[in-house]
Amino acid sequence: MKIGYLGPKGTFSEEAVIKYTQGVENCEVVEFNTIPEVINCISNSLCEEAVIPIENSIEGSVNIAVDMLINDANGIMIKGEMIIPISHCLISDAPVEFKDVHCILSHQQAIAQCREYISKKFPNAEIKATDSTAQAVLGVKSKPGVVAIGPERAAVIYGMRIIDRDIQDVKENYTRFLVLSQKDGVVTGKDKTSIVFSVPNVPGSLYNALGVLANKKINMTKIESRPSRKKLGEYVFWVDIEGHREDEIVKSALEELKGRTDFLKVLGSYPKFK
Ligand SMILES: O=C(O)C(=O)C[C@]1(C(=O)O)C=C[C@@H](O)C=C1
Repeated sequence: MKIGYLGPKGTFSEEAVIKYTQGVENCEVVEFNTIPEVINCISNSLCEEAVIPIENSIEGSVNIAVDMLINDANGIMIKGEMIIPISHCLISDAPVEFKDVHCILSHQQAIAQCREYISKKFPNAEIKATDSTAQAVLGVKSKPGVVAIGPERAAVIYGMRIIDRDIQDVKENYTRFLVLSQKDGVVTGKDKTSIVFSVPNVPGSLYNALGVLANKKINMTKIESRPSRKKLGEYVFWVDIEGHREDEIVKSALEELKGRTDFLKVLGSYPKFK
């Protein structure tokens, strides 16, 4: 089985994929350069599964991943989730003094997670976004005064120096990853289901939709709105609930929700991360 992830080697996504494939035999991991390419590897049948970052405890959603799953990723289902701790390092090729740093490279999620640190220590540095943190670490090679923000593992893999550690704005920092496939997970009894829907633009319609979950005592673990992309001020809601879409109670809630929404898509049911 082939599993796609955001490469190159040394990304946090690779850490997630290593954790996911521990003890799984006959799997091959395949690197892609961008998050959209990782998601598309399922629809292109290049891989059977893919691991993507979806949400971070400091910065919130990885919008490109959320939006693609809502709008573009037909036939792709969520079959798993996992959460890993994220510790960012400041990385350079050669020893460098903070005052000589003029450029910082990293993935935009990592930059956002270290915003206060960057503005305190490097108020005048240029900030350049890369497709991944490991890409940023590769980008500092032979570039005096250019530093990367990324995982310790990437610094070790590419033989770079760690200048500072644990530089994220909140020490306890976690990112949730999703496992995508053409099929979602089987019923385990400890599942979650992700759905997206839109409601008519009339008073009480969101309340009405969420009322279905409240009446059936289905616990909601997340709600997020994203622009519908059709009209300013129109939104699509991503909701995670406890239970599997094949559980009777969830099945009947989804049926009822259909009648109270303009559009409803089930993104998948999968075991809750412990
Ligand atoms: O660039 C990486 O190392 C990634 O795996 C991407 C990513 C993300 O997009 O959220 C993963 C975890 C961290 O939150 C920072 C970056």
